[in-house]
Amino acid sequence: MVSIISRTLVDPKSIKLTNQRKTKAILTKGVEMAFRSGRECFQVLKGIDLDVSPGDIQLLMGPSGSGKTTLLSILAGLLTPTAGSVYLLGEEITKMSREKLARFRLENIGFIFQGFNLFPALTAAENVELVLNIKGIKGRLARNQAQYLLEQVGLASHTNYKPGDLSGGQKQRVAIARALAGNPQLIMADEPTAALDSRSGHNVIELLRILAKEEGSTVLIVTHDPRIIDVADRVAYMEDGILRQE
Ligand SMILES: Nc1ncnc2c1ncn2[C@@H]1O[C@H](COP(=O)(O)OP(=O)(O)OP(=O)(O)O)[C@@H](O)[C@H]1O
Repeated sequence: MVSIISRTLVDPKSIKLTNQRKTKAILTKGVEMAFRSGRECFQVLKGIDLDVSPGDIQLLMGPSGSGKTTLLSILAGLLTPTAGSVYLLGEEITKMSREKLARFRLENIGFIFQGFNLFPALTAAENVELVLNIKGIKGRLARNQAQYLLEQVGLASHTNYKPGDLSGGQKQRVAIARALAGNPQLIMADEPTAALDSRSGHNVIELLRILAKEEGSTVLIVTHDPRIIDVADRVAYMEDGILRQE
């Protein structure tokens, strides 16, 4: 009797959320972000609901200042939203401790940021190896994997170059090789083609497509680049902190 009553009391919304959590690579519910500046409070994200299926390429587009990078930073666990929940691969990152979140990010997310964030004193290969080392892959295995990843992005002949000796496009490709180190299930990229000439941009787009469609990674890209729309499964538009999913 008790079990029948408790079953009938289960909220259908919570059943739907549990099912979505299991099947979506990225899921957000009512995400809000407000920044305070002196006495003023800017509501940058106004209740974002987004869901991305595994293996999909999801674009996030919209005008400058609309909140795309802020949302990406929240999805990547780098910013904590002022309200709402974020689930990645079925786990609620907005409830994780700092340590657990750091480990989760390391194991599951590859980031491609604007500005590359490469270590200037290390070669291209060492930049990639460093990430592999942090993920527990060391020695010859790390060296071989770094070499392989740099070959994949077309930089086989530049593995010993330092970032200062590489072009913008080549640096971006090192950043991508590094983001792919250790085969993360989620790849999050902020304007991955912005600094690239048309050919390098095309190569980067093709690489992201292969990762999603052949390796099964889920790829979330913030972009203004209309060429990426051709490879996207879904496009979401942000305007004034409100998201519209096509
Ligand atoms: N740390 C912060 N403190 C205060 N305001 C912020 C902060 N970060 C972002 N903002 C504000 O939030 C708004 C959205 O910024 P965001 O960088 O997310 O936009 P965006 O859509 O990515 O823009 P762009 O396409 O130019 O990169 C902007 O008005 C920005 O000034």
